[in-house]
Amino acid sequence: MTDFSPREIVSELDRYIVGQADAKRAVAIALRNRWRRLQLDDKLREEVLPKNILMIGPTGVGKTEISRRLAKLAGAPFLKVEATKFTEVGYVGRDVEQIVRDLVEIGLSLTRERKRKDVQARAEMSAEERVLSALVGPGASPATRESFRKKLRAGELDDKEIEIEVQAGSSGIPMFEIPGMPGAQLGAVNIGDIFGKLGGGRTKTRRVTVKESHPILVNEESDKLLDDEQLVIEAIRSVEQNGIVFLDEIDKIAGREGRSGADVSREGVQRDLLPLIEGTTVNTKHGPVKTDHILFIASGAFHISKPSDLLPELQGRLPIRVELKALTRDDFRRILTEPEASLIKQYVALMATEGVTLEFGEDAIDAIADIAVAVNASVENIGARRLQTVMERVLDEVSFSAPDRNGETVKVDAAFVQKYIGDLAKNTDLSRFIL
Ligand SMILES: Nc1ncnc2c1ncn2[C@@H]1O[C@H](COP(=O)(O)OP(=O)(O)OP(=O)(O)O)[C@@H](O)[C@H]1O
Repeated sequence: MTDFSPREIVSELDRYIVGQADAKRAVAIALRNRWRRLQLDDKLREEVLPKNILMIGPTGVGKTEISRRLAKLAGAPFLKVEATKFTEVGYVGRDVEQIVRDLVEIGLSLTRERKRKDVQARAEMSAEERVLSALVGPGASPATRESFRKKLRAGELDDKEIEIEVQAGSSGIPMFEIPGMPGAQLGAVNIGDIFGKLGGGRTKTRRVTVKESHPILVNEESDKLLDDEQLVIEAIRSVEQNGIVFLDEIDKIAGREGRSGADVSREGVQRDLLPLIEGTTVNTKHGPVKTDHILFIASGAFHISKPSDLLPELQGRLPIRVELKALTRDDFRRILTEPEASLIKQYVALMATEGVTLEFGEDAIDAIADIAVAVNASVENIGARRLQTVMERVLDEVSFSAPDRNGETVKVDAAFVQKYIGDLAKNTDLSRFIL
């Protein structure tokens, strides 16, 4: 949980996402409200429910990206699901609860990562002992061990191969989930745990270099130091208090009963989602999880349906509406250059690994943005995702030949962009396949 103010949250998001000020503002307030809620006394705290958000806007304009970055900033478990997934054949009402189960798994790995850091120093020491035992064998004298320790710490043994005994992953017993009976997986997992414990956990021998062994052994040693029960408790708490679920394509399940069969099933999905958003308790294999305070961010283009086509109860649960605008040519220019890991920065860094220096002129950026706008208009508007296909095409030749061009500087200007893409962009039929 972060104690950033809304203004600080927005400026953090600005580092990665161009424009969309309203959406950034809305999520910043939502995050701050969680912090505020935690400052309240217990009684009042239970009363304060999150104000969920409905993001309305075309595809590829940053809806998911804003939500994902927000979650990262808050260290919150985050899950993206397509609402339409639940309209597929074979769908059973309670499948929506899987959302919460998946979120718990994500919460668990986040919490484990965080807690591993707490025990890192001790884990590093134990890992070092294990590497030394693998290097010198159990019978070696203390003096030999110490001299190897010195070399090890100096990095002199990094490339030496050793054999280490590692946990063979899960207990080896597959988990079954009986379709339509999500609770049924409980039994299988418990049996797995029992066998795992009886057998004392299976191990296998792996041959790795000293360097490769480091993260493996440190993770294993930290896991030994972690208290599993405490881990689960904290993970569930973080899901309940901080979890964020991004429900994409909610517009595709908008529609009310009384029309065709498809509408009925869409309404059914809304009805199934409703309890999750209103607050219910879902049984997971790690224990019950309350969904009352999970933040839901629903999103959709709403080209055909309108938010008012959603069930009234669902509309009421998504009180904050923000509209994201289609991206302009100027936005594309900024997306190419400004964000922390913008596409151009990524390509420059990737080519640098081959010793090739990429230099982008302003005119090249203009040309790429122009092409992205033109292809979005003539083929299909996929928003900023178009920049990726265009950039890949522009740099295809350099990417391929880079290993033979060590030491070269490649200047990418408007003429360069035209050369590799000019005709393609003009031909709508061709760009349908390539761009
Ligand atoms: N405003 C923006 N600033 C920077 N990058 C952006 C912006 N909008 C989109 N992108 C980039 O485009 C890609 C797609 O964006 P995103 O996943 O957020 O789309 P979306 O609006 O959620 O669409 P959909 O509903 O189809 O998933 C991402 O890689 C993202 O980084």
